[in-house]
Amino acid sequence: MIRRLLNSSLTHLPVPSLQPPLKTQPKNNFNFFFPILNSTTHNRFSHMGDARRPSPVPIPSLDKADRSELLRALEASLGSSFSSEPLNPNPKPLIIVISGPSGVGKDALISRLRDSRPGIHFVVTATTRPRRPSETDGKDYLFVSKDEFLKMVEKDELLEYALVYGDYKGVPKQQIRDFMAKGYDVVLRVDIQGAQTLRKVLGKSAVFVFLVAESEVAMVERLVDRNTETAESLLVRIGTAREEMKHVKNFDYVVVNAKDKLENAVKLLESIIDAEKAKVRQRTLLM
Ligand SMILES: Nc1ncnc2c1ncn2[C@@H]1O[C@H](COP(=O)(O)OP(=O)(O)OP(=O)(O)O)[C@@H](O)[C@H]1O
Repeated sequence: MIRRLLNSSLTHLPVPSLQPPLKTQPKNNFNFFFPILNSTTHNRFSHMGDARRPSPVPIPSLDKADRSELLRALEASLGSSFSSEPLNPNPKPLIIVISGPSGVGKDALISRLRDSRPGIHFVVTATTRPRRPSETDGKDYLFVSKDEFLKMVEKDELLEYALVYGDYKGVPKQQIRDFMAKGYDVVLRVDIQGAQTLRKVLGKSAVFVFLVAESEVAMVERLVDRNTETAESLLVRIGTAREEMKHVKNFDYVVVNAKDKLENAVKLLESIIDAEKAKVRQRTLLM
């Protein structure tokens, strides 16, 4: 058994594997002798008596031996070879839900994240809202008719959906499954109503991030400057945003997107994702 143990781990060792006591050891690279002492081998051999104990394994002098020689000697001493398998296996794909009041900068944040993180799939939400000139079908949203949308609802193809400011918006399930199966993290951009529904559906299996402006006035200015709303819809959005701020407690993280500091918000969001990926207990998708 000893021979087998030593043979398996010492096959590449250069010279002195076994016997000579320290005093008679000729001058060479090996100036330490360690018995094989790890707990497994100790237990395995302790009942055998001295005659069958493994012989000491020489560890080469640290200043003279090359690294691979040293590693092989350490392996021999420990009775097992060092594994090159990753010590921290690949983290599980993550679902990140980004939400926040209207005009706070969700699209702007996601657009920056898209540039900096190629391993993320940004779920394309289906909507019945008319396309804005700057938007591309299939990239920004899946623009569908009301009939098409209601068919998706009927077939249970949406993870959540809602009527938002008179238009339907919904998250296609299959898209999430497909990308997570390929190892992608998935980002969902939903309004607060959608985030609440997703929390019920996904529970703790997703990370919920609430994006806010630094102040209410900053948020309103941003909405006004965007120049996409009528006076009426502005009033509705601002009123809703005030109510929505109360839901922050249902989220895992708050990210402040301060005026002209979008880059800081992106960095914070990236840190959140990195921290989540480093968690010992990873979230498991319930869907
Ligand atoms: N940190 C920032 N500083 C200044 N302007 C910003 C910042 N972040 C976003 N904006 C601008 O604010 C406006 C609103 O941003 P965006 O459309 O991303 O908001 P949103 O949360 O996606 O809104 P909605 O929910 O209504 O679609 C845009 O014109 C955007 O360029």
